[in-house]
Amino acid sequence: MRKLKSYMNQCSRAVLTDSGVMIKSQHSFPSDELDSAQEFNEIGPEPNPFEDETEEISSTRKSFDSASLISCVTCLSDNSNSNDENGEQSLPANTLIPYAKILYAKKICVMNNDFSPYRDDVAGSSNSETNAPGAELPSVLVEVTFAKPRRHNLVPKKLLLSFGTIAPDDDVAETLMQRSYKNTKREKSIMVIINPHGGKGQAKKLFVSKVKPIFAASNCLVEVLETSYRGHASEVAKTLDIDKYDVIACASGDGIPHEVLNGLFQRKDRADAFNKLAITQLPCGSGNAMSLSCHGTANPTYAALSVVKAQEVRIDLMCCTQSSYKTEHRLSFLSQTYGVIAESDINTECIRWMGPSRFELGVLINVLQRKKYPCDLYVKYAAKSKNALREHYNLHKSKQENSSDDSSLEIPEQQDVEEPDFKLTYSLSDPVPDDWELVDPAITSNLGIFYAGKMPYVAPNTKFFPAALPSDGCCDLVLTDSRTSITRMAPILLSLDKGHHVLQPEVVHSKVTAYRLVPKLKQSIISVDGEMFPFEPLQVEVLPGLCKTLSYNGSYVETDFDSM
Ligand SMILES: Nc1ncnc2c1ncn2[C@@H]1O[C@H](COP(=O)(O)OP(=O)(O)OP(=O)(O)O)[C@@H](O)[C@H]1O
Repeated sequence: MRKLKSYMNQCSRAVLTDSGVMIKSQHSFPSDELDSAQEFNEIGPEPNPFEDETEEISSTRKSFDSASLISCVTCLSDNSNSNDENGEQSLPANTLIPYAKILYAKKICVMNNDFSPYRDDVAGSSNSETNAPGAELPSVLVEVTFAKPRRHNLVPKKLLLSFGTIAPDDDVAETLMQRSYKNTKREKSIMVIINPHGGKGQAKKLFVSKVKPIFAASNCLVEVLETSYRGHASEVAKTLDIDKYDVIACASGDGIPHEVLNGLFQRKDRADAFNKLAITQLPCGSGNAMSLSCHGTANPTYAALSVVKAQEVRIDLMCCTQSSYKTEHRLSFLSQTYGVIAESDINTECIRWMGPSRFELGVLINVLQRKKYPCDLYVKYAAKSKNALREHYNLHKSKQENSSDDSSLEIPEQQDVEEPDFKLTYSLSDPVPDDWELVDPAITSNLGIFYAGKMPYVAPNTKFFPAALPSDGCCDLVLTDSRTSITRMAPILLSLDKGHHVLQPEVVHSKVTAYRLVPKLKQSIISVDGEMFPFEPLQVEVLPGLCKTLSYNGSYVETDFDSM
């Protein structure tokens, strides 16, 4: 009872606004009112599960994270002076909790405006002083749980709020939930696949301490599986009961989403699987490109909020064919690379302890050595020149914005895929089709970087594909010539964080729907989604809109390519 009283004493008056819940003022309950409130408390407040949370683990979040997800930074800053008795900071008047941050709302009880208990059975009775006719309408006490910024992370926090009502049966908690989950399903059923070796072996700890509390506070149904061997996630995806889940969340690097997609791809009911499930990443690995590109963050707490709140979006996948696995094509969601980038990614495994900077070091060494990676490259262009690419980008970007702007739809409809959507148009065993072009051999015989990608961020602060779009039916192709002088290559590499490298005249940047890469070295590396693939000719074809993922704004994170 003491706990209940102290909890109820933290109650604030609040109102719903267009963008969130506005705290109006604190209210203290006299203890006798609390005693009677208890009588009407059908769903009494549970002990706050977040009171005891003290653990903080160092964060990997980059500066742009907060800008992307905190829609009301000042109003939820940690600088408030008022402390409640749990040592938690209470929220001052005029604080706005944006709907984007509200995880859950639950009605506790209905009370009169003087906080005496509201009685339905006496309302309207002329004998009742408490609920006399014409008296003001009652307030509803609602327990609101929201994601509160604490240091570099988000933690769930519960508040007890009283809302004035427009009618005794006004369901404020339900209105609040509807506004907080406007474009997405609430209380999702999530299968979490953890790679315990992901990143620096921190994936499980990150999931338990950072992500799980946010999922729990959002009333998500969560099932957890840890991988025990390479390929395990793929096996799980091949057989899991798709009806049980809305989301597969990979607490890992990019390797587990790659496996999950390929496991689903091998199912007989793959169209149903890709229509039912959204595949997403909780950034717990060393390569977290999917989370950076879709959730706009490498911080697991912000990604968890995005998984709970983000809308489903269809993305294209790329289908790879090589002679080693001719009939069993493999899906790629992120990238394929040969040359400098591939060698830097795979050959620096031995310095994994360095974290993401191991990759940058590898690129630098290879570029300084001016290593070349000759090949033949045949391409089916969607936009060959930089001008054509910009036109393509603007067209598809505005199409996508128009479709996601349709606010009449509570959850925007997604086009389902069918079995024929998985079929390839081109075969590696056929001659190169007539409408494909051979890329200038002057470049390909001196190739430095070959990088084809579908998501804008490949690593933190590395916006390698700033013009990538979720479902424009293309992948972006970036090529460099190893003969480019070091004085020109240095600024190109230094502008990877802004994505300006693609504007440089020395960098080839195109949109393609398919390509065939025929390496001319005896030994080197082809890497697909960060995994080593057979070193042999590779043919790739984009399969439009095959997969559903979660993205907080219904697209990839903003890259500002339009204004470059
Ligand atoms: N239990 C396991 N034991 C060994 N390997 C595993 C296990 N679980 C997953 N793997 C493999 O580990 C690889 C890397 O996984 P993941 O992408 O999650 O981590 P990462 O830290 O980002 O690694 P990378 O830097 O290689 O991308 C995947 O290819 C996956 O098949």
